[in-house]
Amino acid sequence: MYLFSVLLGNSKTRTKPPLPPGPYGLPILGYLPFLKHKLHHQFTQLSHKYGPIYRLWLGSKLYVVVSSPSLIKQIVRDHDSLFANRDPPVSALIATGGYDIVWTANGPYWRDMRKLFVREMMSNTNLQASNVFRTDEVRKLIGNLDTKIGSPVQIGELIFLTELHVLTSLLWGGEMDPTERSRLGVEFRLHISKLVDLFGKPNVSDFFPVLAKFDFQGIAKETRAVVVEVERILDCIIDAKLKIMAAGGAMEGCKDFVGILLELKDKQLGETSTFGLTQIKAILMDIVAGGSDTTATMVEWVMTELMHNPSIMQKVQQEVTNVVGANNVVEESHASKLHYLEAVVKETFRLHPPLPLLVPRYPSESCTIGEHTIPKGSRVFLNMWSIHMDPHVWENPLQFRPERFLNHNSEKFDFIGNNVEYLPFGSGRRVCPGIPLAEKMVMYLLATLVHTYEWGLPEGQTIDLSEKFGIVMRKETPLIAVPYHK
Ligand code: HEM
Repeated sequence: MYLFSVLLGNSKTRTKPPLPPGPYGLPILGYLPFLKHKLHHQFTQLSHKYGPIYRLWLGSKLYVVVSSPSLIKQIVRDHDSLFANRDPPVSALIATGGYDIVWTANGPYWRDMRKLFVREMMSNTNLQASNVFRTDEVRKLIGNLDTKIGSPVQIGELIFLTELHVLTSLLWGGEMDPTERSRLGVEFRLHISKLVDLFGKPNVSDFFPVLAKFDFQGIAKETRAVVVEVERILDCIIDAKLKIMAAGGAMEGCKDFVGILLELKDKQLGETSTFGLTQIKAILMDIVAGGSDTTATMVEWVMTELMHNPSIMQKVQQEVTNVVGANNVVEESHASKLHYLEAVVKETFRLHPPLPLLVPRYPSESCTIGEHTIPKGSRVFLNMWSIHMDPHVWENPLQFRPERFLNHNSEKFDFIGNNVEYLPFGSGRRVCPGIPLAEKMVMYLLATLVHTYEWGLPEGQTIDLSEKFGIVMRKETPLIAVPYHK
């Protein structure tokens, strides 16, 4: 009888593939005490020992780390829907209440909100109409830098504020009083950076959910305090917006997201939930947090690499001058002709992927990947950093060589996740929906910075290329550079 069922392939007698291999840890704590600061480096080293898929027990939770293109393809393509879930850290759950886009599980609410964001904010029509905001903010940045010629400036901070203003103009329109907007922007920056840090901070409550009520590290308390501040700012903005809407004001041709969300307010979503201010604030927080730090970090990394490689900087400057003209101002529309700059940006995204482990996935069912079972409910890290550094995938991966993205390779490695060897924005259903805006802003800002100024380092300083691991991988030390007139 047994032989019969084996021959017929009876599923009841077929054993499941084993769990992935992995290092042993301590009782109860698992591998937690052995985690190091640069998790992406450590995860890559462990993959050399345990293979491209391995497991780690961290506290009471099982983590699976995947670091080969073929296995990642199985996750983000073949089993995309199953892995399109998230398991938000306690801090993200407190901040968003489970009503945002980044951290919400795959379900009708997430799908509706993501669709709304992509259709209303990231459509070609809306992005074209909102070009005016971006131009305005980039010109203001230049106005600001013109007053700082010969003095050190912190590039990431300036770009963060510019991106924040672009995002907030897109979200709630450009009608706010500029002084008030600037003041709120500076405050907002502090709170949003803090939130992003809190989302990425290892938290005992996440590893041992039964201990969450004790909040040993005070992360939940700190998150609640930041959220109060963020909500205060969002309340001011929503109130101002409601007044403008009541007076019949809106930007022609360019919809702002808060207006659209407020129109949805009080509508029934599904059978039980209503779309209200809580949901609106969660989504706004999400977009500002997801869009500002990432863009600023990337522009800072590209400028760092350019200053570290003066011959590449010269080539970029030459290209921008040829396309734009020495005495003209860069426009967003020039970007499509700046192929070398685009290759430089892509190479920087490869060497310094802003989210080295993407955002962890959470399978809704147990699933076989390669020859191993990934159990339902485990957290899955896709270690893109290790693939971007893999000598089997990239020739001399540690070298900064933009040429690898030129010619036909420019299309081969896109941002939308078609090629699993290169995923700076993720792939599949959860791929970053902000790509069209991120791409425009990164190119426009960089072309403007290198076309308008020569850049130097403050006396006695050298370029530091070290990374600081976090959910967004910033530079260990911020880039301080000095702009000079050309
Ligand atoms: C250089 C800039 C950016 C980078 C590198 C980046 C990268 C990413 C990555 C890696 C993910 C996770 C993908 C995955 O899980 O597979 C993501 C998700 C997301 N990003 Fe971006 N992003 C950038 C800019 C933006 C901008 C400008 C916005 C909004 C205006 C945005 C909004 C979002 C949102 C809402 C999600 C969550 C999507 C979901 O879970 O369904 N991002 N981003």
